[in-house]
Amino acid sequence: MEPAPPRNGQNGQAAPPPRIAVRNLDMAFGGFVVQRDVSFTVRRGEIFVIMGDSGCGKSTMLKHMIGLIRPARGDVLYDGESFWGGSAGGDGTDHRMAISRRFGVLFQSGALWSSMTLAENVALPMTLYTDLDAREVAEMVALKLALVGLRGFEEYYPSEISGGMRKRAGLARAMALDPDILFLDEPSAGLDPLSSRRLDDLILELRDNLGSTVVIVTHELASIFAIADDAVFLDAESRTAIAHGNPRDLIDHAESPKVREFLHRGEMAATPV
Ligand SMILES: Nc1ncnc2c1ncn2[C@@H]1O[C@H](COP(=O)(O)OP(=O)(O)OP(=O)(O)O)[C@@H](O)[C@H]1O
Repeated sequence: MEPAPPRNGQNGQAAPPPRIAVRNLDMAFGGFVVQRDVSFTVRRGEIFVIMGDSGCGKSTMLKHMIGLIRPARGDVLYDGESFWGGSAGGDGTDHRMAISRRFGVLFQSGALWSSMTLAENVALPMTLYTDLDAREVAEMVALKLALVGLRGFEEYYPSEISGGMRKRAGLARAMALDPDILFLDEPSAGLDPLSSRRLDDLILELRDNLGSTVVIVTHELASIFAIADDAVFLDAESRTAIAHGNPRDLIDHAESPKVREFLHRGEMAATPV
């Protein structure tokens, strides 16, 4: 007999596929294997953190998820649809382009174009990828900058604002095309604790107000506990994922002592010797 499809238990309908499913992913640069056989899922509307020690492959994972690096093995599925394997003809570039149109990305450097004002930076993806006219673009830009608390800074250049403001402007640009998945690589790197907390609050607000799904690479404990609904821990030593769950549960209940230590390290740093 065929197994019954999964049910959500509420109205008897089959549960929808996860927003993102990473399946048996091997990541390698030539013969150098960064991670192998990594699988995890991200539900719609959640904030999902990719965590782990420096060099374990967090940024590389993000690049596989957004289409910049092809997996050595495995796949990433969006709403059940294969990203790397599921193209009808061609090399799949068009298929991946179509899926990735729904992504907004803030890279680690957060690089804004230094010769452009904040408004021009946020406008760029709109002029490249939409049919909006100049007035509509200006309206949308003002809206996006207001959303990240930068109303009135349209004509400023990146060099004229603080690091925290630059990150927020980068976030506004990542949201220019109303993505439904935001990928953020170390968004609070280089920020002081207060700016970092403001950025966390902003990410929570955007998720709550816009319903975006957010995937974040970070090793900042404060951020992890403040915003993560779910997380995966990539281990540099065994080169695979060794924990998957809410960091608030993992801190005391992760099977691996390494994961528990990683999540407890803030307390250890605060303990007098
Ligand atoms: N383009 C590349 N070519 C070869 N090796 C690479 C490349 N990019 C990254 N690596 C290697 O892959 C491993 C994972 O790098 P990655 O930047 O993904 O780690 P990370 O967990 O994001 O680190 P960090 O927290 O320090 O930013 C590292 O050993 C790195 O040197």
